[in-house]
Amino acid sequence: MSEDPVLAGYRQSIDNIDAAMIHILAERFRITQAVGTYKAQNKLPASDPGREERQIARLRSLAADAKLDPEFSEKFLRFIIEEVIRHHQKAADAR
Ligand SMILES: C=C(O[C@@H]1C=C(C(=O)O)C=C[C@H]1O)C(=O)O
Repeated sequence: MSEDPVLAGYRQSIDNIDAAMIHILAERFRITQAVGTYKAQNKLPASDPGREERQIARLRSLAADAKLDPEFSEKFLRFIIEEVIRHHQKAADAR
């Protein structure tokens, strides 16, 4: 059975957006990797809660302006930051 062309058009767009998100995330992790190496070399703490809270406040405000759920946006950012801190901790432990 051939796919519904309207649904297929929407899905094409979703596929493009998903690909862009993967590239953006890859770029973010590429730079946070460099931050983790720098912190490990300079014996800086893996996490910076003050910086995180400022980022979350900024993201929540951007989300509200963009009509995206701020709660969801905060959860999403915290999920990513948690993974970054795990990487930073690993880089510090490897020294
Ligand atoms: C990237 C950093 O390290 C950690 C990860 C953060 C992030 O992923 O945005 C923010 C703060 C830190 O807890 C940093 O200190 O800037």
